[in-house]
Amino acid sequence: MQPVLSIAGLAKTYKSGHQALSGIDLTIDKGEIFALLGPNGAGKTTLISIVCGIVTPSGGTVTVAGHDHSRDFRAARSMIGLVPQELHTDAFEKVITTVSFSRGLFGKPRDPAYIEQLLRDLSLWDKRNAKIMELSGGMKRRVMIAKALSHEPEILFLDEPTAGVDVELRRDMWNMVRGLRERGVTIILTTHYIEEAEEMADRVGVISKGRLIVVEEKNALIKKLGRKTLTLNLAEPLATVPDELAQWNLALAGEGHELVYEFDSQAEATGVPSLLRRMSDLGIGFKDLNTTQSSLEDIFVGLVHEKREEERAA
Ligand SMILES: Nc1ncnc2c1ncn2[C@@H]1O[C@H](COP(=O)(O)OP(=O)(O)OP(=O)(O)O)[C@@H](O)[C@H]1O
Repeated sequence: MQPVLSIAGLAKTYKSGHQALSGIDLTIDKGEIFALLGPNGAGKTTLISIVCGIVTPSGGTVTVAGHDHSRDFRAARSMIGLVPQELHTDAFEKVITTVSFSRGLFGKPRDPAYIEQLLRDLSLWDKRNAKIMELSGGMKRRVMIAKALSHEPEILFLDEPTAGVDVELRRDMWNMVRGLRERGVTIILTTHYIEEAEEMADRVGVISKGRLIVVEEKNALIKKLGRKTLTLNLAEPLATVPDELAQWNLALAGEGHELVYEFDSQAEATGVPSLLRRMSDLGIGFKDLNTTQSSLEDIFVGLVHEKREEERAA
């Protein structure tokens, strides 16, 4: 598949001397939803800002739908819509005017039918003649999205799209993102809400201290790095884990009522059947059992922590 965005060797050192990005290589395919995860200050906004032409890179290349970003910036930029973290719109302007104006900025001919559909899709049509300052925070955010989509971009960047929005608007945003993808728009979002990446993304990139430490299909990442936890609710509580079960590295929880076993679900031998057999031999019965798979959040926290430990050791 033809990549819609290719980033190679991208680096950014700010004037302050702070190296915000280094050696970023990333290829995004048309129509995918890509989530960029990273702790505060990891470099997510810097990366987006470079691709959108707001920040100048110190090195590397960016190609948008075949257009070299530095040689053919106008063409590259017209393929991109950006919904920034902060809301800044002209308070006195009417919704429909500001959205139509944004389209004009990219040199696109007027298209009232498209603008109407866009405002309808974002539940803004009834408010088209309201001034921005008369809107609620959630509506203002929808206006930012409408502006970003006004010139029919191929790639939409959403920088923390659901920070501080209510549950309903978050659901609406997710539905809107899925709808856009169905129309072939590529979506790149940054988020602190791991559940958002878990629910929405096809692929996930984890950025830590300016480096992309993982880029992986979301499901593969969960499968590859995910661990499972087996919890056995014991028939009789135990005071300690019996020595005979030492090889499974078990933990006791729930005041001795639960025996907890963490295992690698991808391993050839998970150790679960042998554990259950051994318990049966020892006469340790259980009433119930359940397994849970580690979430993207556990994986993310683990990855960032590992990276920090590595750096400390180096
Ligand atoms: N204009 C600037 N001048 C100097 N340093 C900057 C500038 N903008 C950002 N930085 C620094 O670059 C690093 C990356 O910042 P960036 O905003 O890209 O992070 P982020 O991953 O988007 O963080 P957050 O999740 O908090 O939004 C931070 O250490 C930040 O202080």
